[in-house]
Amino acid sequence: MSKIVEILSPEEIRRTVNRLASEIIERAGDLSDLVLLGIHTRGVPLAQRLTQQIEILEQLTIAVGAIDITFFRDDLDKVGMRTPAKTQIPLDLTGKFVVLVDDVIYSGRTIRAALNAVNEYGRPESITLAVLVDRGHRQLPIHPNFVGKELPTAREEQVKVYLEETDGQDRVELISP
Ligand SMILES: O=P(O)(O)OC[C@H]1O[C@H](OP(=O)(O)OP(=O)(O)O)[C@H](O)[C@@H]1O
Ligand SMILES: O=c1cc[nH]c(=O)[nH]1
Repeated sequence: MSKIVEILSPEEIRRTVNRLASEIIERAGDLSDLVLLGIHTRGVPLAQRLTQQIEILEQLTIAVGAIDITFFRDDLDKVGMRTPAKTQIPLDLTGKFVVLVDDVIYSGRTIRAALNAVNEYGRPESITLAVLVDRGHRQLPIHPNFVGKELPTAREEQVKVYLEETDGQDRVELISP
């Protein structure tokens, strides 16, 4: 039977998102050029939460969008085609400070695909990466700039993120076989 351990509680997720929002503000250039792009599935609500918190702290409207990386995966043949969710990029990204947002980073292949997807919407001034959980085991030279939780894991383990918007609850768990 597999073992399940809670890694982040709802309160810890709330505090982590707030901290990440503050870090993004601290390191952003001009906040009026900031664009947060959430990666489907759970990166999208996370990007919206971060945006909301940045807007509360800075009293500014921040652009937020969503990316579906399905067509940009390098392993489409292995994972099979999913119905692509709609990519929503609110503006030309040329000259913008783009922050990609995802729930988990593992191999880094999702982010590689997201970089290719973003490329079709202009040439940003910079692209950084915010993740809720970095579980290690990268297969590409990709490193997040903003990390909610560094979580050393074994390859055979799984990190599962639940969010209210997609799953009806906030929780991060580590599942060991
Ligand atoms: O660094 P990687 O090895 O690419 O893994 C990380 C990705 O895996 C999960 O997405 P998944 O493909 O399971 O889709 P989902 O977000 O729709 O659940 C997670 O949400 C990340 O996007
Ligand atoms: O454990 C993992 C690996 C990739 N993506 C996840 O969401 N969890």
